[in-house]
Amino acid sequence: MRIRGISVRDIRFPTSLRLDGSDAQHVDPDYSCAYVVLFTDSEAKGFGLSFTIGRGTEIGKLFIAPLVQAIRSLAHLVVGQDFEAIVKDFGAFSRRLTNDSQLRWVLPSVALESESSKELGPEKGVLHLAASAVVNAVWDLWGRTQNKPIWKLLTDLTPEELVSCVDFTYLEDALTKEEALEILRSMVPGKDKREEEIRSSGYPCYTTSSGWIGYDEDKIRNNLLISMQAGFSKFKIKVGQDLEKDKKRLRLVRSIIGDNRQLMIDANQVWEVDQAINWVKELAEFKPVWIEEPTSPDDILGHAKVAQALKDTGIGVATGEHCHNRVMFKQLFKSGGMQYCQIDACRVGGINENIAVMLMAKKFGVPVCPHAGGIGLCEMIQHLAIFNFICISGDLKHSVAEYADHLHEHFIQPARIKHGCYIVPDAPGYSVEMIGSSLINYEYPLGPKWREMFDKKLYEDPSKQVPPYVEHRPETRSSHFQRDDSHAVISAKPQIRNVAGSGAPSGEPGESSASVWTEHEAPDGRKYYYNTVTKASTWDKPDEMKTPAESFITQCPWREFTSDSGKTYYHNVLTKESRWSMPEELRLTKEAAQRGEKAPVSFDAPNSGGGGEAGGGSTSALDQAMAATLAAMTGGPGPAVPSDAPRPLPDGKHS
Ligand SMILES: C[C@H](O)[C@@H](O)[C@@H](O)[C@H](O)C(=O)O
Repeated sequence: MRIRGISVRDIRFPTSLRLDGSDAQHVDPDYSCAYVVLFTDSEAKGFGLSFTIGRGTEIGKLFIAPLVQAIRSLAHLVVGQDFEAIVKDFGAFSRRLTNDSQLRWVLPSVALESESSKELGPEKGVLHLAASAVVNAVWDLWGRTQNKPIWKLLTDLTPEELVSCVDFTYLEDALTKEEALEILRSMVPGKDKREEEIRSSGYPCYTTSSGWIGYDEDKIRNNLLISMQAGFSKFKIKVGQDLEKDKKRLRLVRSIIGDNRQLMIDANQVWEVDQAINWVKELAEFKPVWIEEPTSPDDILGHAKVAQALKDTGIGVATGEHCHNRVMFKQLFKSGGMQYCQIDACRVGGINENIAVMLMAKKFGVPVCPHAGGIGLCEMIQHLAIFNFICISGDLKHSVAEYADHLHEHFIQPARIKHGCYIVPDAPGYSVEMIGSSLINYEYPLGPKWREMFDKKLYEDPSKQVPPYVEHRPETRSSHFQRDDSHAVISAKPQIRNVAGSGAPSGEPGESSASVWTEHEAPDGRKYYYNTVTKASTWDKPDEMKTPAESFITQCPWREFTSDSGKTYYHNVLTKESRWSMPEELRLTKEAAQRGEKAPVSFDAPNSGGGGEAGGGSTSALDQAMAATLAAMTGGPGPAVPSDAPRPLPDGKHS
């Protein structure tokens, strides 16, 4: 079986409207992800995602020129600002740039001085998030082909096989391959018993959803009562904005949950080191088990200092969701800066790197308590936690996984909770395949749900925003810039496609020289498109080349195809239905597009398979750039005629 392609989509949910997921640092997160589908030359597919919190997701998607995109993403913080005011308080200005409440989720590791995407790491930031989505999708594919959920796939691997998944580079001074093998071998006896135990008890978790920072006291009270009724006995509450308010919240929380239920607190990196120590000491009376992310996640010595200073209080330091890679984890373990190890499914390079971290945690005697406050994270980390218990730690007493109760309805196999425990998942794979209608509705920014929100002015439509940066044009072209005083920026005209098949910029005044796509004809007469930079070919017209009406029409799940006999037919990428006659939905959409109206329908599909279908013309230019990168990595020359999955004909045959 060969992997033939990869698609990636920018999927976002408007969680900031209700402040779900908010914390002292990330005050308005829109839970989002770069959603990856791997296509193979068989029916099998693999699904993966990397979690983000809104702005910057488009950066996570890019394997090409992320630096350019990253800088553009910062433009809104610069354009419109008064220069004198900037230089007067330069520190505050530079902090705004490095600390945008949403971008910071993905941006900090982009090396702004670097020209090369290879230098964006090493092993951190945007590229690491991107890598983890792909690596996890490969694991998902593996689980599916073996007909096993990932935890079971991992559990059934031998110690030798598991160790071969791990990159031990830079770990030798903390964990050698031999030590890892020893740990895994020592845990082989009893594996079956632990599997049985976890199947019957479930994996214990705490909930974070009761106390996001933006919730008021009534909401916290209600949430706690509901969660307790559902069987939760462990709760995490956000702190760090205001000491007196924190005390008030925690007093309220303790008055509801009592003295015996567990409480964790999370500051999401807002404090200085000494400030963290003093603040947490003030909160010690509420007996939190841990303080999570007290300071910069990169400050290993700072964590060690906080942990040391809090030792007498019995409050441990928890961290990991922003820990870039296994090397940083190693330092946290060795320095004593982490008493609870919060692995994250996406932050490090996927399952493989997380195995290394879990093995180190075992060696240093630190319980693994995976982070899951984000979309799809609960779905994934349940597998890691269960595997860790069965094969590595054998400990359920100190290890607890996070649960955040948002957006599970968008997954085909959502995480399930009973009496405060994850029910062991049984479906093959890594549980992150999303429902087709969710993908269509929430694809940013063209999904119908987003269009509705733009219309209601809940969010600004990015297509209506003039880009707040100056578009560079070749010097030979003089008249490409317009002054738009209302936005106080210089903007460029939209990009216009190249001359078909020429591969060269059109050079017409007003046209962009930036489009890299050219149009070609396959031997059977079908048109296809070639990316002159990435050397990838695709049947689907790239977004950049689409007319506004064509872009609009891709919002409809019905696509038009031609059968071998030359007859036109229609296929629904959500329901998989095919028809000879044009469906009413598509007819209306086409008519509305011609009239320049908004989509007449929102596309709801049955809660069934097909969620990851790239679907006819729904892939974007970025999807294709990703596919292209993969193609480029396998070294294929272009422009090759693209291959394509057969689409079912109405009579059941395949085209
Ligand atoms: C912005 C996010 O919701 C974070 O607040 C969340 O991941 C949090 O750190 C957590 O531990 O769940």
